[in-house]
Amino acid sequence: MDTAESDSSVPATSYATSTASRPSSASSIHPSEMAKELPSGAPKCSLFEVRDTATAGRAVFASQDILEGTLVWHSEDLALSVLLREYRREVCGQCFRYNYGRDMDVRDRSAGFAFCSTGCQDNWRKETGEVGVQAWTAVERLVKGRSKEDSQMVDADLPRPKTQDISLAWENVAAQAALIRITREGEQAGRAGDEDVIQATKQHKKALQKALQQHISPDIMSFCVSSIIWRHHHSEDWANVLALAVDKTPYHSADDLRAFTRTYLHLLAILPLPLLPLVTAETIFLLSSRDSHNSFGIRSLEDEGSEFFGYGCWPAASYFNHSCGPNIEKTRKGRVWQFRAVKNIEKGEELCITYLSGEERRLSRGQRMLRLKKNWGFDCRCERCEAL
Ligand SMILES: C[S@@+](CC[C@H](N)C(=O)[O-])C[C@H]1O[C@@H](n2cnc3c(N)ncnc32)[C@H](O)[C@@H]1O
Repeated sequence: MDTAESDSSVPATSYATSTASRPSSASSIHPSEMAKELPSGAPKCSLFEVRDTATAGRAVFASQDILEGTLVWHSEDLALSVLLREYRREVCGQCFRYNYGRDMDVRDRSAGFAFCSTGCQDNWRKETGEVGVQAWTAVERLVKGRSKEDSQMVDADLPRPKTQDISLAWENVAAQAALIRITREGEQAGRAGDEDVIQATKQHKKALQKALQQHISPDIMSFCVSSIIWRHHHSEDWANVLALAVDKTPYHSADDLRAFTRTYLHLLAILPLPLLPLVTAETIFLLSSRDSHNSFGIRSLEDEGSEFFGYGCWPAASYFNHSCGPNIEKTRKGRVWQFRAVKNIEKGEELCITYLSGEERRLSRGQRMLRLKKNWGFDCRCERCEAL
């Protein structure tokens, strides 16, 4: 996902070191590395292995010679996805097919998604589950009529909040969050006739009403809702997200951070009760910190991907590092990413994709470096950049 420059007091990305080390071509290995377990959710295949590098975290290396054209990996493990609101009517909510500016045939107005076919709609409902559909319906109800509120993109050149700014912002909403949670739990207890639960007072209800009157950020809400629903259905895979490279300062600006803390309160106020235990400041922060350096853009498949519909995180796909002269091409087929060798690769070589979109690939080295630093937070150490 796009990010701006990071807090200079902390490294842009931090990693849990992971696997056995070995000499490599693109990123050299620290000699003291010991064999370690593969991170949860990392890709496993006889063609390659994931291991640590000295300068670029974990990476994928060929464990045998690979011929040009070989399909080396495909990732179906979509953990969260955001379809930007402005594209919701013309991009299928399930397979991300684009209808070139025209509305999709199948609309689910109450949940706020459109689909290219009833088959895609059925699959979406099945994967989203009843509680998920209720969650999207609650969001749609809140957002309808207010959807222009955050349509402007954030200026990525604003200063990024530092770690202490982030902690303070979340602490500042903790008291209101607690009041809202009590109000919501009171609803549930009232229905069940449970007298042990704290009764919601006027003060509690006022905190909830106040949250609902705040400015809303529909795309940030989609990010949080999509990942909370996914975590609800796939609790066993949460470790796969936690194992990804971490950005400790994932917010683009103070406004962006505020939008997240406000969204937290909105979601506490409106999401179905079974999801509330997952609506925590910690979960939302952890998601942002993993999304930032790992999500891929969901773009149009034509025009070199010039239309940016949104983004998503496929944890296993996030172990491939970037190169400005990649030997692997990643292609999106619906909700799945395919990784194919675009040249013959020798055993021991690093398998790299490009994180740059079509036109960005033709930029000069300096411009590419700047783009990668701004959007992904790293100084590119690929062979092509290091050779100059
Ligand atoms: C999607 S992750 C790739 C896997 C990551 N290395 C890991 O250990 O999880 C992206 C992060 O990997 C690192 N990275 C990827 N390509 C790089 C490159 N060419 N030069 C330096 N760092 C790179 C950066 O820290 C970046 O934010």
